[in-house]
This record gives sequence, structure tokens and C-alpha cells, in this order.
Amino acid sequence: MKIDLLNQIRQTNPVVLNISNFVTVQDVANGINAIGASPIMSEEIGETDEMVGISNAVALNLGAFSKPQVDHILAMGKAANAQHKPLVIDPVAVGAISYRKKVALDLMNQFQVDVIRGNAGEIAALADVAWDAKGIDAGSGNQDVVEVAKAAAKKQHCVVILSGETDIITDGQHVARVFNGTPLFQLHVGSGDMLSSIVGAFCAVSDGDYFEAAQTACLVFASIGQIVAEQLNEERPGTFAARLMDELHLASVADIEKIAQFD
Ligand SMILES: Nc1ncnc2c1ncn2[C@@H]1O[C@H](COP(=O)(O)OP(=O)(O)OP(=O)(O)O)[C@@H](O)[C@H]1O
Ligand SMILES: Cc1ncsc1CCO
Ligand SMILES: [Mg+2]
Repeated sequence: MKIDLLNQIRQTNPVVLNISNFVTVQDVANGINAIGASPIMSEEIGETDEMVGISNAVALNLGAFSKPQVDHILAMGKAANAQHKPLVIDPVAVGAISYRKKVALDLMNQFQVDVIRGNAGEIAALADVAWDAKGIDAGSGNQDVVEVAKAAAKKQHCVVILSGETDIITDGQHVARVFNGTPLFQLHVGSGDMLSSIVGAFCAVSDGDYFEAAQTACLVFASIGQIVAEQLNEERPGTFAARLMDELHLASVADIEKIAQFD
């Protein structure tokens, strides 16, 4: 685990280009900004090549797309591949809505993603494993989540992050787990979206090792949430969200190293 990638983000301020969803766009932009990268959002297909050109990573969020946006997402994914920019996708609710799963798989057949970040319900759907997903949430299932993540990674030939109480990161062969975090993340809609785009920031400074970038992003994000939770003596979702932004900016590599739990 290369926690120092956090310092590289802060030193080099990489541009992370996002197609976001309208629900969480501001959280995602501020999360990227607070950790030390530079967010830019796009909603117009005509600017795609130029946008990708100025970016160091691309994050595609499938949270609330319409047909024209699917064309835009496709163009962005193809441009990221053509311009060799790291590409992350967040397949929101593909476990709950079959139409979303079809769109996500169609898209991923037409460009190659580097990292998929989803919860157990989403990753199980992409792996064609039975799971009871609930809307945007992970839902429940009794399959081994490590095997689920590995199956999805092998199918899509990329790194997969299956996030949750324990984050599982795999390239289909190797597996890393991050044990840090807090249930308070679940009380803030968009924690997952923020993580996916922050994975983009880590990929941007990773020299092409997206497995390591994905692990480190998960460790840093989950640990920062845990630091905030340990400072609150009650469940306060609003305070958590605000303090999460503060600590994304303030937390040092040493702060994270002190509490990091992974294998
Ligand atoms: N029960 C939990 N305990 C500790 N950390 C958690 C828990 N659930 C989620 N997390 C953390 O929350 C962050 C977001 O992951 P999550 O799996 O909740 O994404 P998501 O379901 O896509 O969220 P969203 O609804 O915001 O899109 C990750 O850093 C993950 O480690
Ligand atoms: C609530 C919600 N609905 C579509 S996207 C989204 C935000 C979490 O991704
Ligand atoms: Mg999500």
C-alpha cells in the first residue's frame, strides 16, 4: 500500500473529469477538491475530446443517466481509452434495475475501464451472481464477496472495488482488503460516488498501477471517514458530511498510517 500517493495528489493537483449524477455532483466535486485534486464536470458531448485532453483521469458515474447522456458517457469512455487516460466507472444500482445493468454492460463492451467501483449488489450483478440488491444500496446476499469481486474483475478485465464494511479490491488474481471505515458513510448519500471519483485521482498519480491506486484510495477514504466518526460522539449525518470534507483536506499520511488496517 502506497499511502504516499495522497501527497502526490496534493503536490500535483491532477484534473479529474467526471460525468456525475445530479444527486451528488457537488459532493463529488468538493470531495475531489478537498483531497487535493482538481474536479471538472461535463454535460456536453461536443467538448469530449478536449475535456479528456486536459484531464489526468476520467470518472463515469451511471447514477441518473438519460439516453443523450449514455451517448456522452460512451464518447467519454472511448476518448479516455484513445488518449490513454485512466478510466473509472461507478455502476450505480445495476443490481436493482436490469435496464441499468444492460446499459452498463453495453458501455463496457465498447470501451475498456481500468477500475469498477461499486457496492456488493452492483458488483454481484456485473459478475452474474445472485444477490438481493436494494436500490442504490448493497442489499443482502450470501455469496463470498471476495469471489464475487474476483469474478467481476475477470469478466471485465479490470480492477474491481467492492466497497462496504470491508472494501475488497482485486484484479481478478490478487486481493486486498481494507477494514477501516464507519457506518456513518451509509447515512450520507454519495459517499460511494465520492470514493469512485477519488479513485480516479489516485489512478492519475499511480504510474499505471491501478490495483495499487484503488487499494490506496479505499484505505485513505475509509480511514478519513473513520477519523471523523471517532471525533463525533453521536450519529450526526450532517456533521459527518461537513467534517468529511474538512478531513479530506486536513488528514496527513501519518494520521492515516496510525489507524490503517488492511491486508
Ligand atoms: N458498514 C460500513 N462500515 C464501514 N464503512 C462502510 C460501511 N459501509 C460503507 N462503508 C464505506 O463507505 C464508503 C462508500 O461505500 P459504499 O459501499 O457505501 O458505496 P455506495 O453503496 O455506492 O454508496 P452511495 O449510496 O453513496 O453511492 C466506502 O469507503 C466504504 O468503505
Ligand atoms: C439517490 C440516487 N439516485 C440515483 S443516483 C443517486 C445518488 C447515489 O449514487
Ligand atoms: Mg453508489
